[in-house]
Amino acid sequence: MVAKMNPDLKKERENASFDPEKITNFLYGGQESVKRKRELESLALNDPDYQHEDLNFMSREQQYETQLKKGILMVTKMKELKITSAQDQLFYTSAVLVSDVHPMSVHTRMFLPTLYGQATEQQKDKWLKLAENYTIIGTYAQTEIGHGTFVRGLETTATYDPKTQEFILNTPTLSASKWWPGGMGKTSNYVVLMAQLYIYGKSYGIHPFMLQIRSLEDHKPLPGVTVGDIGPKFGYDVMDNGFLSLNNVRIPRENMLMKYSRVEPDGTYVRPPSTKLAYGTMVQVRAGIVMFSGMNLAKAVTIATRYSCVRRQSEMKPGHPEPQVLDYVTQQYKLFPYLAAAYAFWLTGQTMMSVYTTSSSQISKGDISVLPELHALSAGLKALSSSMANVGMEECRLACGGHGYSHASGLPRLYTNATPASTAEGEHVVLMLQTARYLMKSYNQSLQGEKLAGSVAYLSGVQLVPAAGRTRNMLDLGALCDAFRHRAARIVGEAAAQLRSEMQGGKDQADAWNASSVDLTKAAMAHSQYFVVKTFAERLTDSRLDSSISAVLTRLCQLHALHGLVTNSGDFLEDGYLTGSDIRQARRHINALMAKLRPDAVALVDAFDFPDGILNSILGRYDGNVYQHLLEWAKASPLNKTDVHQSYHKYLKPFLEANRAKL
Ligand SMILES: CCCCCCCCCCCCCCCCCC(=O)SCCNC(=O)CCNC(=O)[C@H](O)C(C)(C)COP(=O)(O)OP(=O)(O)OC[C@H]1O[C@@H](n2cnc3c(N)ncnc32)[C@H](O)[C@@H]1OP(=O)(O)O
Ligand SMILES: Cc1cc2nc3c(=O)[nH]c(=O)nc-3n(C[C@H](O)[C@H](O)[C@H](O)COP(=O)(O)OP(=O)(O)OC[C@H]3O[C@@H](n4cnc5c(N)ncnc54)[C@H](O)[C@@H]3O)c2cc1C
Repeated sequence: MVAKMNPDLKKERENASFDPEKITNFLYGGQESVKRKRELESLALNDPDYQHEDLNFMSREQQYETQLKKGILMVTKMKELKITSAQDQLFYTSAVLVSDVHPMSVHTRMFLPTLYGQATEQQKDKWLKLAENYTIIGTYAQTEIGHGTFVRGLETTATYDPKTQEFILNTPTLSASKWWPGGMGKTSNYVVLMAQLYIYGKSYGIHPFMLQIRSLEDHKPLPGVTVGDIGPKFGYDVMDNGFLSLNNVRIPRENMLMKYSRVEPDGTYVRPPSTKLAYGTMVQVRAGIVMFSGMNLAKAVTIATRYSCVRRQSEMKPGHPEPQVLDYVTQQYKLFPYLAAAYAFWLTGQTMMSVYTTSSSQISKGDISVLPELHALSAGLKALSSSMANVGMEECRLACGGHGYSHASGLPRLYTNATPASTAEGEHVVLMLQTARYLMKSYNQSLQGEKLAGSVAYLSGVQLVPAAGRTRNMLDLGALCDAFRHRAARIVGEAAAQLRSEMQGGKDQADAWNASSVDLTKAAMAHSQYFVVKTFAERLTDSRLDSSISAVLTRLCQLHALHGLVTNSGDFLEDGYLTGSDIRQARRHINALMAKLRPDAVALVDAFDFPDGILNSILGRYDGNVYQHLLEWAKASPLNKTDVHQSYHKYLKPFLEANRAKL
């Protein structure tokens, strides 16, 4: 029997100004792609082999086991079903895994990409097939208990022994123990080990090495290897993040991944074109995190928006029926800016991935000139998108009131699994400072008359003329992009001036950098925000965009820009570029835009096209039948298996009886 749709949600859908399918096609790159996505999703969601008890009702060990089984089934079935393209795999795996990962995820996301990116053809012949086949399962072992951010400071050593043509691997101190790699605790039998290369006592910096850590016969740690799980975390329960220490473990010379740098049998070191090529896998994942953050935010906003149309609370007018909570303008102000941000990061994520693809093909042809721009852009956007998603997902949870706190909402699990994206693959501030470093360099080049290209082109010959008194239409996307560009250029210029003045005041470069670092991160943030606003606006100029959806997408883009402008209003006012009256106008526009977006809110989240199985949220159900399913879900809790829990007999009964006896 098909369940009836909640009448409020039904009405929302009937009243929308556009057909959400058109936006779905825009977001996923066309009708064919959407069709394929739905086929793959339904294949996964209807497969009885993937059904299991709710992970929220399981212990961590059970969760690990369940997701491992599921991950193994998933990779086996993808092979059988010939699901091979990256896009198809993403559609299928998203439906199998929902908002979780599986213990071999780092194998797919980092171990394999490191082999593709860092191994020679000969090494690929040796390992790729084994890794693609899951004959060997690997992870990316870089972070140590004492150092994660400071990659150059890692302590694990790979010392070349020319006599045997082997590397001797050691974690010489407690702080050198590898710590965090996903899937290392219990699952992997191989790692890519990032270690300091030593030849004849001389250090050559961080390099990747293939290391077998467990027996392929009985999975026991190999001699010299101590390995295990690091214990429960804030989330990511299904993942066995691990520790690893090494004591004089020998590997053959051929196990150093030598696409870019080499050690010859006699110990001669051949330098790479850039030492930063060894960081390539991190750059790839950072680029992917922009889209990942947009999607997670989209999921959270879908849940909170649908629920806000089903939920009725309080009286807006005395004696009137309780309104849908989404009719409260404060609720719209909680959700709509993140709805707009989800679209912004979704589209920017696509642009970031295409920049990544183009740049990496140039790099593989030997042109490394694109590396600095790629690194700076992916670092800043990764940091901005993940932090925005964190704040947005939490706001969505709060917007769902008490039910948002229940695992039934899907929001706690979504949040705790997605929030590492702010820390892992480079901590937020650290990455912003990397972008700032590129901005300072580019800005100084522009002062010397050099013409800049790419994301920093706007720093060339920028005219920081205060434009107060000018009448502006604060809804004009061109004017909004100009405002963000001006703000970014000004803050970059001021951070550069601050840095200079610290140095002129007697500080050396490092101290001056540290003293200016709050302004520098602000510059990187302003630069990244400008890039997102500009990208969103540019995507709307696509001539293939149907006019019925370009109106509503333009409203979202305006809201995204205006909300960023109002929440950072000081930045725009500080040099008089905008006036108090502009900001007041912006605030009024936000209210008007929210009122216009209100009837389209459900259609806008429907357009993300997350089936219920992927949202995994009772509050976000497509049919809106929330209360009935909340009750059913609660009844399934293991604590409700019996009316009287065994602990009553063990603890509560004697306690009550003892108290009664004292009366
Ligand atoms: C495909 C789809 C994917 C989908 C993705 C979905 C993902 C889901 C994610 C969910 C989250 C869960 C995570 C699970 C996996 C986590 C794995 C990890 O964390 S693994 C562990 C992750 N760990 C981390 O992320 C560690 C973070 N730390 C680091 O990356 C580095 O230590 C550093 C970058 C901070 C500094 O590096 P250092 O060597 O000290 O460099 P200096 O500062 O001295 O600067 C010198 C020069 O180098 C330049 N440059 C630097 N980097 C690059 C680059 N990559 N390139 C080019 N250039 C670069 C720099 O600009 C400067 O240039 P210049 O000014 O001289 O011209
Ligand atoms: C869920 C999860 C999965 C992970 N998976 C893996 C994996 O598979 N493989 C792997 O190798 N690693 C993995 N990591 C480790 C991760 O990459 C690191 O934790 C991350 O890079 C941050 O480094 P850190 O822990 O050393 O933080 P720290 O650098 O110690 O950060 C602590 C504080 O110091 C500040 N700080 C540090 N350096 C600077 C600086 N230069 N300037 C200003 N402030 C600074 C930071 O801003 C932060 O506030 C994972 C981590 C998590 C949480």
